[in-house]
Amino acid sequence: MTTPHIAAEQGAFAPLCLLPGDPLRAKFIADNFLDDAECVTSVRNMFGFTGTYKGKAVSVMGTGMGIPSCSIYATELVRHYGVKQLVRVGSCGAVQPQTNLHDIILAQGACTDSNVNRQRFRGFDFAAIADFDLLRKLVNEAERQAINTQVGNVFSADLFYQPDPTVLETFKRYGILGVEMEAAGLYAVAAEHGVSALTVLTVSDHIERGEAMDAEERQTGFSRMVKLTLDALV
Ligand SMILES: O=P(O)(O)O[C@H]1O[C@H](CO)[C@@H](O)[C@H]1O
Ligand SMILES: O=c1cc[nH]c(=O)[nH]1
Repeated sequence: MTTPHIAAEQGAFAPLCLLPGDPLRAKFIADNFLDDAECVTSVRNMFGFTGTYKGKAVSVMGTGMGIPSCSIYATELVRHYGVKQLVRVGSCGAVQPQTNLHDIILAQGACTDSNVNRQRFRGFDFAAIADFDLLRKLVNEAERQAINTQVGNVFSADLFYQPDPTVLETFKRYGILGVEMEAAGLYAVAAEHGVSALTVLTVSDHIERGEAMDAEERQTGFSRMVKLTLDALV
């Protein structure tokens, strides 16, 4: 049985699924990091692939942008395809002055201006946190490979184009490391279904300084994050 948004055979996904926002990043990851990768779904051009990394099955699938889109794919992957580890590999805008382009952020927690988690959680504020075991594995592997990471809170925004730029001052004061658009929703989907989730982010731009990666830099920077994630979790 397929789902409204994923047309794959039962058993087509591995228990570990990497989740970039961009479906073409999913293809890039499948082409460059997985052996014997096969495209298992392409509904709406939201590509999903399964292959192996160091002999172990791994899947990768795009989620689209924003919590609603990401939540659809994460929910269907868990409910219908048995995915147990949802690991977002995304990009974010940096908030803190000491953070630079290419830095890797591990989203220990995710604040949000989205209302979706309140809808799930009876109107209460849900503390959207990463799975500790996945987080610990990333931290340990990064230390082993001497890759610097920043671990802490991110902000999952509904709006990419913030109408009130002064919100950045609040983010800065509260120690938010990066702004992206999915982690808080992904963590709540995982909690609802009793599976594990983590968000690993590469800093693609610095919001205050107006710096941004060019196309080639994006690919190189994301590759470092993807390799680290796969080495840590496979
Ligand atoms: O690069 P991805 O994973 O898509 O992540 C970030 O980029 C998109 C916005 O450009 C949002 O999805 C945001 O979370
Ligand atoms: O969601 C995002 C992604 C990159 N940079 C941002 O400012 N926001």
